[in-house]
Amino acid sequence: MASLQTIEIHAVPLTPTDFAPFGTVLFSPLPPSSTTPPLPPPSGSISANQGTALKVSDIAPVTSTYNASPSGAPAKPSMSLFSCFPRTLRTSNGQQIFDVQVLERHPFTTQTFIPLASPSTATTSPAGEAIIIVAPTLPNPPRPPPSPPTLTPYFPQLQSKNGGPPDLRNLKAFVAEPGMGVTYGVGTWHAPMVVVGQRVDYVVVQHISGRGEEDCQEVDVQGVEIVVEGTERAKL
Ligand SMILES: NC(=O)N[C@@H](O)C(=O)O
Repeated sequence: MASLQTIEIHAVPLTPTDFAPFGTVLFSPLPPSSTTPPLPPPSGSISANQGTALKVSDIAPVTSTYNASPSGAPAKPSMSLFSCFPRTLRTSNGQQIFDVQVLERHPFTTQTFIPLASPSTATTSPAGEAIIIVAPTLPNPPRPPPSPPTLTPYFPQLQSKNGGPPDLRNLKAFVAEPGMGVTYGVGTWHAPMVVVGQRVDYVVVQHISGRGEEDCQEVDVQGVEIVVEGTERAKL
């Protein structure tokens, strides 16, 4: 039971519709049992590779709005690898809890997490799942009085074209099944990736300029508990 100072959020299955305010879900349109490409290709897809593949184009945006950043510094596309190890969950009243400590956002870029195949240990124990934690953005707080001009561009804490701090009361937590990826929309507040069960390796695609807070902004969070246990699988 949550105390008065605590926000308790139950993680729910990740679906494209429920996640739409925050970004895009990446998943295969085909069931694991599918061994030949469906013919004719379902709506929204085409046959490719001499008929041996099904292609769905533009499954998620890859967006940069760095041209609107305070410094105007150019950004480049970046692909990195995040090997995410399982988080320690806390047990309380028989429930598995993840305590959110940090939220972050990339104010001028989408960020996509694409899971690679699970490690071979997944054959002996359940594959890793991700808890995708996101929050809407509150309006910008009032601007502080103007400060004397400096040589470096002024970048007020948590002020951006995409709004202000995260709205913790409307934070959401989603359970991504093994194999599902996500694209966080430009400036979407999210927790650093939370994986449970097994390690999950992700290819991460975004833009970067190398300008600290223009690439990533963080806020510390206290009193937000995510109830992980007992979540159901998504029906896609
Ligand atoms: N989301 C996540 O796990 N991490 C980042 O967004 C990052 O840029 O570090």
